Amino acid sequence: MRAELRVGLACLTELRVSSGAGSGMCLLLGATGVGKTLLVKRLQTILPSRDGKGDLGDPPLTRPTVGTNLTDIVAQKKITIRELGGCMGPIWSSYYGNCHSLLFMVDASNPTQLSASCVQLLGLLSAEELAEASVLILFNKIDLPCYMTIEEMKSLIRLPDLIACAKQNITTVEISARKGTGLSDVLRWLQDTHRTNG
Ligand SMILES: Nc1nc2c(ncn2[C@@H]2O[C@H](COP(=O)(O)OP(=O)(O)OP(=O)(O)O)[C@@H](O)[C@H]2O)c(=O)[nH]1
Ligand SMILES: [Mg+2]
Repeated sequence: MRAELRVGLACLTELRVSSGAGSGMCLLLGATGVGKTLLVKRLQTILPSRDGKGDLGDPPLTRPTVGTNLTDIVAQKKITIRELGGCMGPIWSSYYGNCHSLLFMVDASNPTQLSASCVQLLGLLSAEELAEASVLILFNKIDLPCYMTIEEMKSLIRLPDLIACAKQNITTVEISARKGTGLSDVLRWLQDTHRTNG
């Protein structure tokens, strides 16, 4: 076996072993570049009371997440957010266990990615291990212009039907991790969900 392949497999094994890290676990998933890392960085810095209205300043630089990022958010209680890079899609399912909530992010400025995101979402909603998880679908990058409205995108992927049929409790929110819009709603959802759940 080639050395690089051995190292790669060792990393995957280690990631799988560390995947069941206690209660209060929230999984953050979505395609590459939708804005997951920036969201986590922003959540760490905003105060719940700011209501997303203050100037958050220039967004910090992010790099594609190759692997997983664990971040603790202390909002009344500790919630651990595990972001998995979009490029980790083939092994996302290794992390479904022990997850109390799921943040699924969609790039609202990029309708061409929508069908791929919809397929990912359907896979998540049908996973047995995620049947009990509360789900928040985040339409991110609403600060950018787009030829399609979010209502049109929801309708295109038949989101109302998905929500009606899914086992999970599903909520949606429109945000801009860049500008800070809607981030207080995300924090509030995390607090409410993990108050009863984790
Ligand atoms: N305009 C705008 N840009 C954003 C927003 N959120 C994230 N970005 C930018 O989108 C790019 C990708 O963001 P990341 O947070 O690295 O994306 P990611 O989902 O973590 O990507 P992977 O780790 O590769 O899966 C960065 O340049 C961000 O600054 C947003 O709300 N508005
Ligand atoms: Mg990332």
